[in-house]
Amino acid sequence: MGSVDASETTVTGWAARDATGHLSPYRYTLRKTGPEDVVLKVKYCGICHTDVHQVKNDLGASKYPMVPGHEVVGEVVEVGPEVSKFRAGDVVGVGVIVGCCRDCRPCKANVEQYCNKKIWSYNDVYTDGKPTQGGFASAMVVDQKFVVKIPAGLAPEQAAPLLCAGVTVYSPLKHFGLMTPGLRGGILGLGGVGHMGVKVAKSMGHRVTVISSSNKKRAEAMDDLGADAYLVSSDTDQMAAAADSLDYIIDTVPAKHPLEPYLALLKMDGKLVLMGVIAEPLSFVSPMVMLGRKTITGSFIGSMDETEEVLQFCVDKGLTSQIEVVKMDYVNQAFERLERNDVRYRFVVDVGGSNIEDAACTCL
Ligand SMILES: NC(=O)C1=CN([C@@H]2O[C@H](COP(=O)(O)OP(=O)(O)OC[C@H]3O[C@@H](n4cnc5c(N)ncnc54)[C@H](OP(=O)(O)O)[C@@H]3O)[C@@H](O)[C@H]2O)C=CC1
Ligand SMILES: O=C/C=C/c1ccc(O)c(O)c1
Ligand SMILES: [Zn+2]
Ligand SMILES: [Zn+2]
Repeated sequence: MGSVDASETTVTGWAARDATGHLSPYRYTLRKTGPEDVVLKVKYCGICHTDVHQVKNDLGASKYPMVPGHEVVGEVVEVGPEVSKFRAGDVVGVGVIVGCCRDCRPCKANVEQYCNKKIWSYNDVYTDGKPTQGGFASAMVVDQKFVVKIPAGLAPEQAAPLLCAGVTVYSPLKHFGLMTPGLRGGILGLGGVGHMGVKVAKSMGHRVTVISSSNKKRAEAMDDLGADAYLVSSDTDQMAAAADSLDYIIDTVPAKHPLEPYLALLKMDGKLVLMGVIAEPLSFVSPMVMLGRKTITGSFIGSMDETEEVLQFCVDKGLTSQIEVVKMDYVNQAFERLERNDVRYRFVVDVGGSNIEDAACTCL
């Protein structure tokens, strides 16, 4: 961490300044540690496609300077006086959400990710009026409710993608009653979220079909990730042969795409679970869902409870994420490669090993 005075700590993050999405060093202050706050020194942070959407203002609501990063693993360096769950030295994780109202129906049901007053870990405003900034930074201050312990047996860099990609696939499988062994699942889009989908679904005993935009990932999907079948979405013969065969599809495509070819793959009562953040309308004709009582639904990350659960699930099942670890000064190339579908399957930035406090900085 950087300089410390009586109240505030100055840190360095890598921020986008505009919708080009280019990240560069940026100095800013963390809030004073509150009674329930945990201060963590960031070790690793994964790069999710949502970070690309956000830095490039794909959703039209981006505020700059923006330090992205919401798959954050760090070491606790300080805790507020009312923090009971953590102490200095613990290895912990932070994901997409750092605040919620604690009073609404989702909050009371412990699905705080659906709180309308949730606070995002970056590109949002905290209760003190300061912008929130994410994990591509030397340190973060986070309320203990939104911090999870990384269990023993999970390497910190391996844990990072579980904090978004991992819980994002685990949560709908659990919520929609899709954990039963023997189910036939489809994973549409084999990227960061999709590859965790294959691994988690296989560990639940499902027969998993990857549906991809190309043949390029076939061997890796079958041999390394353990998928049972592989379809190329543009191959109409393959798609027709697989009609009416899947109980669910986890759709991770991050861009506008037709839904009907995938609805056709579902059995009666099958579910298409939308994950991709797409700011354009998607379309389908109603018989595609009526004739088969199919469901199109969506799901948003997972709760804090589910985040703890998926971490332990991965330890218990011996699951790891497949990652490419890079240093902070490679982050712009990593974002570009992610955008052009050139990563197997998640970049994780070694923030702690990148000496980011020493970088030449612009603006405070
Ligand atoms: N709902 C939620 O809570 C969450 C949502 N997301 C969102 O999910 C989406 C996926 O995230 P992530 O896995 O990190 O992204 P990745 O870029 O890692 O993976 C997306 C995959 O989709 C396929 N794909 C990419 N572009 C296209 C395209 N234009 N048409 C068809 N297929 C395409 C590619 O797989 P292939 O080569 O196999 O075709 C690619 O690997 C993003 O929109 C992200 O914002 C992410 C996390 C949580
Ligand atoms: O990667 C995690 C966040 C996903 C997300 C889902 C939906 C939405 O509108 C977002 O802005 C982000
Ligand atoms: Zn994410
Ligand atoms: Zn709430």
